[in-house]
Amino acid sequence: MQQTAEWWKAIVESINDGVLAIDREGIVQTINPEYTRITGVTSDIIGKPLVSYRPGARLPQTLATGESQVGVYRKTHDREYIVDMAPVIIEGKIVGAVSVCKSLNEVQVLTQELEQQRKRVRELEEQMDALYKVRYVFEDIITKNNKVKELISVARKTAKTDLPILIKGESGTGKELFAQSIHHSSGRSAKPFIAVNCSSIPADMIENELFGHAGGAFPGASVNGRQGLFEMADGGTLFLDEVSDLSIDVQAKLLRVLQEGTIRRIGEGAERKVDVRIVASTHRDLDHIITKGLFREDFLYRLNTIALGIPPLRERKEDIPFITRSILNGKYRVDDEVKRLFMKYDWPGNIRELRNSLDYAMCLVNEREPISMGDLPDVLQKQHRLYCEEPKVFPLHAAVEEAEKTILQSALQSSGSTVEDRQEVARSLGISLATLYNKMKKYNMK
Ligand SMILES: Nc1ncnc2c1ncn2[C@@H]1O[C@H](COP(=O)(O)OP(=O)(O)OP(=O)(O)O)[C@@H](O)[C@H]1O
Repeated sequence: MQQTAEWWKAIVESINDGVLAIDREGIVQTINPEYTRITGVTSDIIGKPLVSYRPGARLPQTLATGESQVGVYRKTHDREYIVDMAPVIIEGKIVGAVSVCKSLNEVQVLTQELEQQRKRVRELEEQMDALYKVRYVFEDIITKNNKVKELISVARKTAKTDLPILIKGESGTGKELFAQSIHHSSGRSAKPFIAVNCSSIPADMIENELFGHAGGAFPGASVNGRQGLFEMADGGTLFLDEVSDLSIDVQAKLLRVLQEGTIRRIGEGAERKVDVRIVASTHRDLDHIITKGLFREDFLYRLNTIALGIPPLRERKEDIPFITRSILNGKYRVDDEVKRLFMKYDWPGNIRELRNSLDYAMCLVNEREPISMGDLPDVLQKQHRLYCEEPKVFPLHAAVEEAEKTILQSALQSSGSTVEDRQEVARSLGISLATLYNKMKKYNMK
């Protein structure tokens, strides 16, 4: 028996939570060092009535009622902790009560960890949802333009194959719309479609994102290792948006995946087989960046097996009324002046800009009224003043500025953002780099 009492004492002293127990008279029988650490109460209390030492204690209540109390918040001086209290019952009789406490700091740390894990689970759930959610199909691509119709026909046929596809076109022309439609009408539609924006993932993280890592591969790596997007997209399609922003190293690794059909997680020796169809997109002229040594020619050849070049909206203005009607969805209409402006404007942001402008206008306009010039974003209203109004006495400098702005926008749109890219733009515009930067600042361009 003596040995058993010592045994239990040793256990109570070694556990990580604070423990205090009273007998049926409310006399403190034991406390452990953790209890002292958390509450500041020392072992002097042993043998004394708990209430005389700690008048606010709630443990005697549990002793009297036999009811447990869970998660009770306590604060004495500057110490905060959470207490669970339970009766000690032997052969059906209450013979005492025990309180087990945890410092609030620890509880907070654990709660924060739990919250972080919950957040991660929510994110993963959202990602999983997004994986299978392909919003667009070919029927969503609205066009009356023969070139785009021809592209849709080629894309429909090639969707059935596993060949890589490269979709070229300015920002907002519908490259992702095509990529999703291709996935949807391929034999892979029941499997994931994963879109990766190569320009938004930092260069030192992209490999990890694409290929995953082995357990403990680098500081901060997960212990059990992590799948990359290739493995997550297995059986489906990986859409590499803005592929030209990948480093030469990563391009070499992707070329290997295209050739061998295998990937290697960071820090892992073995190759893993993956069955993923690659669809890539770019708004840049890849031949041009090959000459600058920023894109691998062999990778381009491989990607380029099927190339779809989507024309900008300004080259297929016949689509504007139809796309407009579809966006307005029968609830709104545009007046004649707006219609004329839409046909004259160059739409540097293409269909995305058209969609955003109409979304903006729909927020402002009364449903029964047609959308008029005053409902449009400023940039369009300015264009209207330039194009549509009779230039009776028109300030020439304003016209020059607008023209300059449009030309700059279009030149910057099809280039990258490095200093070399900017030098290239400056050269093609016949101005110095400093002048280019000054003008970008003046017009608030990035
Ligand atoms: N032919 C079309 N008919 C209807 N909507 C279109 C069409 N083309 C594009 N859109 C719409 O325009 C917007 C931009 O399309 P998307 O994101 O596919 O362009 P993107 O070329 O991939 O752009 P970015 O290069 O900036 O990623 C989307 O809202 C899309 O639904």
